[in-house]
Amino acid sequence: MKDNFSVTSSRPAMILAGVLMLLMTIAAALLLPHANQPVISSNLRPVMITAQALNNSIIAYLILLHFYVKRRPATGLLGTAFAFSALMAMYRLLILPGLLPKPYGITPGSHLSVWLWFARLAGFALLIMLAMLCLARQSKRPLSLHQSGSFLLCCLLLTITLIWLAIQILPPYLPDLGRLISDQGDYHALHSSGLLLVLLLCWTGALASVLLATRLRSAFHCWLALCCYGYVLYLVLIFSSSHRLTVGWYASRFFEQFAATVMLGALLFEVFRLQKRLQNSYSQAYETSIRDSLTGLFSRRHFDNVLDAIRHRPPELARPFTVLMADIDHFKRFNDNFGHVQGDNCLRQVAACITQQLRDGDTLARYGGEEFIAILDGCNEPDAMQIAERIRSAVEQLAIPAASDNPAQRAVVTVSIGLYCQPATALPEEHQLIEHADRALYLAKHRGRNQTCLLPGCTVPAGR
Ligand SMILES: Nc1nc2c(ncn2[C@@H]2O[C@H](COP(=O)(O)OP(=O)(O)OP(=O)(O)O)[C@@H](O)[C@H]2O)c(=O)[nH]1
Repeated sequence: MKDNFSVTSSRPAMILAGVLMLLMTIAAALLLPHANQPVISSNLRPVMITAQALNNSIIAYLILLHFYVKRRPATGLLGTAFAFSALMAMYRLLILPGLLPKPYGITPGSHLSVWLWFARLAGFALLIMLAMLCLARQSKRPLSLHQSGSFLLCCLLLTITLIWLAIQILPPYLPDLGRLISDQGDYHALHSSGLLLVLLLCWTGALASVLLATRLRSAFHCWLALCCYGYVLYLVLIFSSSHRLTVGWYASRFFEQFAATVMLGALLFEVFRLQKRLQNSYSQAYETSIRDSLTGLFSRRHFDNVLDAIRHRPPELARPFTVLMADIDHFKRFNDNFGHVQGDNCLRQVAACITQQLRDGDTLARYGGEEFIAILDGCNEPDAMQIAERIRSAVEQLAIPAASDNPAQRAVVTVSIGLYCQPATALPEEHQLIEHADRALYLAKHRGRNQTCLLPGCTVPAGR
């Protein structure tokens, strides 16, 4: 019973929705005694229906976009419910008196006007119930791309059929509903007709279905339940107001708009959360792509990028830098004696040790195998020698036991280091920089290992 909104934690939303629900109930209870008091104001009906049409269209659009991404049938049906409500509201807007030339405009309280109002609300609630039924029964696997296209087409056909039935087919067969609201906007006959009760049952059913199917597991479901509750209050207030343009009548419209606004807010919040998750995933993927999985150091690709950036910085920012290459001595022997798992541990320890000896602005990467490379930016020859010696001696002091040719001698893991210091000017090609450092490393190995060598040939043997 998972749909695409379930990833959002529901707890804070549940608390906020609960508080809002309480406030809504208190507001409705405070309004009820004044529900029949007339309000002297112009008729805001066109504005309200416009807001209804726009709000519900945007909600339907956002939910259907969600369906397009996650392909969950319940989401598709929920989007259909809001699309149906929006389209019905748009139709009502079109046929408001005065907007289109007679005889198209329908007067408030006429047979068609009452019927369209009823059909929109009942159809909307029933479609939400259908969506919740689908949510309770849908499989964990999302629809395939092809299936989701067909499903969306079915939803579209369902919406068109319902609207066509409501607008064209059913009205002539229905008893005259125009008598339920008098020309003066008296609602007494409507109250006793049972229509309001049917709507109240539909929306209580919609609310119950949301609660049962979702158990308010996600924030979005909390807001959907609150939206249904807003419609229930809307109907309660209509029940309590005896005339159009009374406090109850206006308050009921407010609750209807509020319900839609809550949904809109919830969906926009979902978009924000998705964007945040996308950003986090991107950051994670980027971090993984530039890191070596064994040591956590930067990858060689990232090192190349940093070196490239240093080589191409503007002349006014140019300064000397050093390329440092460090290689664990006799690592093959270490692996052969202690095994690859111990070898990996050794690599991790040496990597961490070298990192500790470097400054924040330096870039250290695993160049491959048991070889490390670093750029010491702004570092001249004396500083580079000092840092390299610090690294060499720190690794030695880790005292990781190493295999030795002479069993009587206690050997520890050591590193050889090659340095190439580049002045701020006359930058060679990138591969040449690395080749120079590699040559220095080769010299360090050749001269007995566990030492630092700086091109063009200055060597600091171990212990100095
Ligand atoms: N455990 C482990 N071993 C690795 C890894 N990558 C490379 N190696 C091993 O590192 C060893 C490198 O050996 P060589 O290139 O011969 O160098 P060396 O034995 O260190 O000798 P010198 O560099 O000349 O001191 C090989 O045995 C590789 O299998 C790794 O990720 N984990």
